[in-house]
Amino acid sequence: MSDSPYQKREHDAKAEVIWHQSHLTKADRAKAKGQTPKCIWLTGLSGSGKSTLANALEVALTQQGKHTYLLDGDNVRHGLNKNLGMSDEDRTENIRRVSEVAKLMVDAGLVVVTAFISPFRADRDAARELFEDGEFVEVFVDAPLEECEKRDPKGLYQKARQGIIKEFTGIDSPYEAPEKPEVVINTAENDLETCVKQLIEGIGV
Ligand SMILES: Nc1ncnc2c1ncn2[C@@H]1O[C@H](COP(=O)(O)OS(=O)(=O)O)[C@@H](OP(=O)(O)O)[C@H]1O
Ligand SMILES: Nc1ncnc2c1ncn2[C@@H]1O[C@H](COP(=O)(O)OP(=O)(O)O)[C@@H](O)[C@H]1O
Repeated sequence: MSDSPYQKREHDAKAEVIWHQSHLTKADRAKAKGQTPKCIWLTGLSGSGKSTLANALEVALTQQGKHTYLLDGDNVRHGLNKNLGMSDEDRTENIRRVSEVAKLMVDAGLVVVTAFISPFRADRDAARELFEDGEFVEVFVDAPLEECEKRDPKGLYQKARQGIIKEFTGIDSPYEAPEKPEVVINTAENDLETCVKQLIEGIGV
């Protein structure tokens, strides 16, 4: 299989770009912040509750004095990834870039919370590979498609059913549920308050 344009540029650049070792390490930065950096990776269908939970989690962590940052799919797609669509290839590139950004933020000593559908298992596994053991915490925000479609907070499922939006996750684009996530939050069975509590307990930050 031939290289994608992204892979080709990566190969071209690699030959002449040399890694510079910084004077401070991740451990130094983490110590200065008094915390253990982590990447809390939320994955789930559109409308499953990723953004709602990620925001609540970030507020709770900040109240505990943690230094955090939230990376959310909708927002990142307005800036860094605004040239990407919803094809399988673009979703893979979206997750690749976001996971590299999350890695930089973890290197900066932050507790990073990400909220992306991240539908492909291989892409989430590749993201995990960027981190040290225990740094990457995969959270499956679990709600059945019927429930997400009933919620339809942005009216997107309705548009997908009408054929106005193509390649919509769960309708005409696949979602591969995690097989061994560190945490599962069932947002159809539990109310928001319970889910936030379970999430905070589950991630062990
Ligand atoms: N075709 C299609 N399928 C799924 N979602 C769509 C689509 N088109 C637009 N949207 C909106 O984009 C948000 C998903 O972006 P992500 O970056 O999280 O997607 S992915 O991880 O690359 O699959 C997603 O946000 P959430 O609803 O918060 O999940 C939608 O608001
Ligand atoms: N237990 C729950 N946890 C999270 N969201 C919930 C829960 N119960 C109902 N909701 C609602 O479901 C919707 C989820 O939307 P959102 O957080 O934008 O999902 P996503 O980011 O996965 O697309 C919101 O309207 C939220 O109020």
